[in-house]
Amino acid sequence: MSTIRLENLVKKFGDFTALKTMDLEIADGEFMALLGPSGCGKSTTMNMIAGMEEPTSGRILFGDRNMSGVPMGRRGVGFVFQNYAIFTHMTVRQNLSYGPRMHGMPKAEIDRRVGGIAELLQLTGLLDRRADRLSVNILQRVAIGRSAIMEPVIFLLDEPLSNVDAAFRAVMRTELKHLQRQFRQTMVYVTHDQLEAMTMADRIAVMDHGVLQQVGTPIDVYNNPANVFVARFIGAPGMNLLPGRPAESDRGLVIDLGPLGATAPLPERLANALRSHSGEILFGFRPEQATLAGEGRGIAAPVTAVERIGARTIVHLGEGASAIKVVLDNDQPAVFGASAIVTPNMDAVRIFDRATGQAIGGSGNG
Ligand SMILES: Nc1ncnc2c1ncn2[C@@H]1O[C@H](COP(=O)(O)OP(=O)(O)OP(=O)(O)O)[C@@H](O)[C@H]1O
Repeated sequence: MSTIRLENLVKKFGDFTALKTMDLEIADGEFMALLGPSGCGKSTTMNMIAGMEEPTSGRILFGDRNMSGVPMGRRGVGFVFQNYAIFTHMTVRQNLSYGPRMHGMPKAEIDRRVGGIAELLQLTGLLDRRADRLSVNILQRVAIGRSAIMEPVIFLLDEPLSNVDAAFRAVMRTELKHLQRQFRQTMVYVTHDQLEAMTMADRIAVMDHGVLQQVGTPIDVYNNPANVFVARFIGAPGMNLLPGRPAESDRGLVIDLGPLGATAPLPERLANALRSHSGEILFGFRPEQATLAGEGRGIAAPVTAVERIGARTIVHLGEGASAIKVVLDNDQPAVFGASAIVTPNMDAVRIFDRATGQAIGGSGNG
């Protein structure tokens, strides 16, 4: 069984706590991304799973085997780092076949595996090229192939695409997903790039400051962020979060956003949760889940900038704590006057406690 279970995992470096009590279960064959900003503890977590670092406390289990004290080489994991580790004086074929040769695999099996992995990673035509003549992109592909060829049941990748160029990264995202589907490995993938996590992972563990913030499917962390950190970190741009206070109106409970005006009535589920909540709140909505109009009723804010990015336009409105971004498809009629009315899709809005940052009203789509 190649499930991975982290139980009360803690890592301290001297007085500094890099990881605070992490509990996480990764299913057999699952692609789990560890996502978060630099320094949040992703690599530290990964290094403990790999056996490169010992936890300060807590346990790591593969299936029901406790990994405490089991050295890296005996854990049966494949590991690919940001900086590719390959032998530059060898050919691609020699690099790929290195692990199988060291394990004394029969030649026919080595040839079969080299052929298969080379095809999967589009290295077939390069097998007899020396590694020192290849680009960084190709070298990272070889490094992934070198690990994958051992067909580890647990495959750990720490920012494997951060040194390759953007176009190649897009290709590799698809290839890595194919690779994982083919071998059905349990894959743990460290990244600070939400696009990588969102496009490849079955589930994402979002981390910040050594604390696991939320675990969920990509669509779940996008739609139902557990807190303000996840709401801002996931999405490009992140969720709009506007300070406000609940107010009863003749149409139901709305959020009074001060100088920006008031929202439309909240869906019943959120309204009920808010009626039993005290304290200040943040009103959240995704930039993609709102429309703009030149006039009407709703949230009114001055347009401060318009950014055209390919097929989309990001309209910036207001400033400071009341800054709003709205993403429009370029074929949507956009009103870029001195001010505009923002109408969020009220079925998709979220409310957070301003003091704790936690979502109010739980998850759900309405
Ligand atoms: N060996 C170490 N000694 C002291 N502090 C460390 C050590 N390794 C990591 N840290 C600290 O622990 C924190 C978490 O580091 P970690 O490398 O896990 O973060 P990360 O999320 O992977 O970020 P990055 O993408 O920048 O590597 C950082 O503040 C880092 O400086």
